[in-house]
Amino acid sequence: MTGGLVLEGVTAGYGAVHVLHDIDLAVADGSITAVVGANGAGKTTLLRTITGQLRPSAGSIRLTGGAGGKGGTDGTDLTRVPVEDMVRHGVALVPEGRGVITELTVEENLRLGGLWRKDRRAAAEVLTQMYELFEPLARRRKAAGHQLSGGERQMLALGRALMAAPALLLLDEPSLGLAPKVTASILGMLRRLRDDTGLTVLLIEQNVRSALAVADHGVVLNLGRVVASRPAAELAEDTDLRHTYLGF
Ligand SMILES: Nc1ncnc2c1ncn2[C@@H]1O[C@H](COP(=O)(O)OP(=O)(O)OP(=O)(O)O)[C@@H](O)[C@H]1O
Repeated sequence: MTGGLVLEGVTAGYGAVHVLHDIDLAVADGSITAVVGANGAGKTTLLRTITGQLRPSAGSIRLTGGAGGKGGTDGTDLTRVPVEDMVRHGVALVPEGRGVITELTVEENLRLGGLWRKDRRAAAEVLTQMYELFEPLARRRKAAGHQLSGGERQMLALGRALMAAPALLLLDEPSLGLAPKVTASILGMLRRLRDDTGLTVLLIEQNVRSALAVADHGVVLNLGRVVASRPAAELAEDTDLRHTYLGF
């Protein structure tokens, strides 16, 4: 499971309104990159553009898988890939608000994530792995989505996305509405996944401190432009930049 990402000169928005301006961004294969910025900076728009929900009016978006990357990720041009085909290209999104189907059980939600896989046995193996990774889900496999806590729902959304064995995982605000301890545990899982499987992660977060603590690389967006792109630890220590763009 490998899949870096490169955006070059991406401009996108809604109709005639440009929200993202000439975005250059690289997510290294097997790394965690956090995109941070104030409300309205364009973070969600960026994810929508990468996942094909919005078409950029200029620029390109490419996957840069290493040798042996799955699903033909080597150099795949995502710019024109329709949103429903993203999963086949190894790209999975955990949307803001989690995307769990609340009427279905934990297990049904997870199985949905692996549905497109032709190899049933592989899907069953991944299901077992998900229960090993997310112990609370194993205990609640028969519970309906609406019976879960916020943290369990976020785990389920993450587990469901991972059922597709993505090369690149995109997360929109995984900490939203979660207690700090639960956030830390979810973000810790991303780190473990990166270490154990080489998963590439692009994380959009309001919770800047937590995001930069878990990420390898940090990108600051302001008014739809990249104003900083540096190792996450460096960004976290840059008080001027924090005061100017991140409000703390
Ligand atoms: N569907 C839409 N139609 C028109 N403009 C939109 C739409 N969605 C977002 N915008 C505008 O795009 C800009 C960026 O919004 P976006 O949601 O991408 O920012 P964000 O950084 O994710 O902020 P937040 O954390 O508040 O979601 C904002 O000015 C917003 O008003």
